[in-house]
Amino acid sequence: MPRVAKPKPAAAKKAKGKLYAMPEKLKEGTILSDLTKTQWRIGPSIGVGGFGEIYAASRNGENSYNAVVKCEPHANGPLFVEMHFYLRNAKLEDIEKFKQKRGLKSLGMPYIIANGSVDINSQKHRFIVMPRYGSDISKFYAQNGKRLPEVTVYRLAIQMLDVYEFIHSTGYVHADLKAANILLGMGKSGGSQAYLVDFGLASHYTTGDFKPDPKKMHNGTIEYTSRDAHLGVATRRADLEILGYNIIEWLGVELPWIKDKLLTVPSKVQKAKEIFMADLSSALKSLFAKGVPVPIIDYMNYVAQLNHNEAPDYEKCRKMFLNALKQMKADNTGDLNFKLTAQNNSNNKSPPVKNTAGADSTAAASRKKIKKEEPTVMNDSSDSEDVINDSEEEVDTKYTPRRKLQAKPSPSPRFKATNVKLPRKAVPKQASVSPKKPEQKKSSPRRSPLKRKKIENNVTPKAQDASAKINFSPAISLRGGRSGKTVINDDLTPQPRSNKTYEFNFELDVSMDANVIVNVKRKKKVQSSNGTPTSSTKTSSSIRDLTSKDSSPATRMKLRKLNVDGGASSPTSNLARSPRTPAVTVRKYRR
Ligand SMILES: Nc1ncnc2c1ncn2[C@@H]1O[C@H](COP(=O)(O)OP(=O)(O)OP(=O)(O)O)[C@@H](O)[C@H]1O
Repeated sequence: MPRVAKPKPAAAKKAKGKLYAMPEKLKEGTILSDLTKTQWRIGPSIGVGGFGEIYAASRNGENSYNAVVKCEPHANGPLFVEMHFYLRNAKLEDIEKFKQKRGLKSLGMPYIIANGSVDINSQKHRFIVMPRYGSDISKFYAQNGKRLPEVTVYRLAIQMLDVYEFIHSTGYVHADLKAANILLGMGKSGGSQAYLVDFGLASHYTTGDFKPDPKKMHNGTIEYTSRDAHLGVATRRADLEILGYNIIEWLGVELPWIKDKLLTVPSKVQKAKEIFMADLSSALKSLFAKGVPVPIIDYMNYVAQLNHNEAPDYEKCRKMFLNALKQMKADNTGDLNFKLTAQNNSNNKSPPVKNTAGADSTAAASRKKIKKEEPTVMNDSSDSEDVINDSEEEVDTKYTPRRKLQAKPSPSPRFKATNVKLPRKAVPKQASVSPKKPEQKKSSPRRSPLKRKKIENNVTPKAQDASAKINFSPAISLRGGRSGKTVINDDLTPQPRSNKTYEFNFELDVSMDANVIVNVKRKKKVQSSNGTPTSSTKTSSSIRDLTSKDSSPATRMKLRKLNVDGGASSPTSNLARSPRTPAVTVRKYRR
C-alpha cells in the first residue's frame, strides 16, 4: 500500500459527497490587498463560473464598481493558468501595442489590473482584478430563442478573430470560446465591442508534431470542443474551429451532436465532428434549410484544410465576414444589435422567435439592465469591513493546468468525477488510424486530401465506423444534464484527490484509468565494492521498509496500455505494440 507521507493539515472545505473543494464566499465590503498593496473593496457577486466566483469591485475609496475580482482557492488550476496568461501576455500595454500595430480602435482582449492572495476562513485563495464588462451574449442568445441576428454573428466573428490573432501572437490558444465567455463592453461605446474572457484553459499551441495527449483529451466545452482538442492537442486551427461551431449555432441551427444528444459521450461528439468536418458541404446543407450562408461555408472550409501547425490567415477569414456584411449593406460599427428582425435573419432556418426580452435586447439596453441588477447581492452582505492583507503570492512553476480541483458552486450541475465509470476498453475498436502516424502528410493528420477523400467517399453519416478509420480518444462518458460547461479532462478521471502525498517505494502493478498499466520501478541504492552507493533500477518484488537507508522513492513509472481485450502481456513485448505508452517521471517528495 502506498504510504501517506504528509497529510495536509488544512483540508479544503468539501461539499458532502464531492471530491472538489468549494470556494469560500467573500462578504460584500471585504477589502483585499493586492501584491502592490492597493486595496480593493468587494461588491456584489456578479457571476459564478465553473471554478469560482466573480465579484464587482472598486478601488478602496472610489464609488463605482468598475472592476471585478475573480477569486478561487490556491489549489485551483484554471485561475492559476488564467492569471499567468494575463501576467505574461496580456498587460494593458501589450494590448495597446497590438492595437497600434494592427490599426485597431478597440480589441476585445481583457487584461489584468492586479492580483494577490488572501486567506479566507484559513484557506488560501488567489484573486485577480480585471476590468468589469457587461452582459455575456449567451443571455441574448437565450432570450432570442437560441439565435442571434446574422449581422451581429458576423461582427462578433470578426471581433473574435481579432482577439484570436492577439492571443495566438503570444504563443497561446484560448480553447474555450462560447457565448457565455463573450461579454459586451461597459461605458459609452462598450456596446460595440465584445470581449473574450476566461483564460482558464489557455495553453501554448503546438508548432511541432501532432501528438495526441490523453491527459488533455476533450478539454473545453463539449459542444464546441475542436477535433484537435478532443485529442488533447492545442492548435490555432482548433480555436478557429471552436469559433466556427459557435457561429453556426448563433445563426439558429442545432449542431448535429447536440441534436443527436451525444453530449454525454465525448468520443461520440468527437466522431460526429470528424464526420461533419469531412463533408462540410452536405453537413451544412442539412443544417441550413434556406441555404448555407456563404461566409459560413467559406470559413468552415478554410478551417478544415488548415494544417495543425499552420498560422491561420486571420485577415482572409475576417474578409469572408466583412464581405457578407457589405452584401447585406450592414455596418461593422456602432453597438452590436441583438434584436431579431426578419431582415437580419435571412439565413436562419425558421422564422425569428419573438424576443422575450422585448425591446431590451440592444447592447445599450442590456447595459441599463445590468445596472439595474447591480444591487443584487448573492453573498451575505455585511456592514463590517474585513481588511485582509494578501500573503506573498507563490508562483508554483511546476503547476499543471490539469489540476483543477474546484467544484462548481452554482446549482447548475457540473460533472463530478465520482460519477464516472471508465470502461475497460477505452479505445473503441474502430480506432485504427493513429493521429501520431499521419497517413499522408507528416505535419497534419487531417490535411491529407487522400485521407479526406477516403472519408468523404466511404463515410455516410450513418455508416462511418468501418471505413472512417479515425482514431477516437477514450470512451469517457459524462453524466447527463450538463451543458455549456467547461470540462477539463482531469475532471473525467475518477482519481481521488486527497491532499496527501504518497511515496511509492515498491513495485506496483495495477490497472488504473481506462486501460493503462502502471509499473513503478524503485531505484535501489546498492553498495558497490568500494562502498559507494550506486543506483539501480532493479524492480523490487517485496515491499521494503520506507525508512530504510538503502532505498529511495520511485523515480520512474512506466505506463503501458492493456490489450484491447483487456489483457496485459509482458511489459517489454507490449511496449512495441503500444507506441503511445508514456514514461512518467515521478518527482521525489521532499519534506
Ligand atoms: N470581467 C468581467 N466583467 C463582468 N462579468 C464577468 C467578468 N468576468 C466574468 N464575468 C461573469 O462571470 C461569469 C463566469 O466567468 P468565467 O467564465 O471567467 O468563470 P469560470 O469559473 O472560468 O467559468 P467556466 O470555466 O465555467 O466557463 C461569466 O459568464 C460572466 O457572466
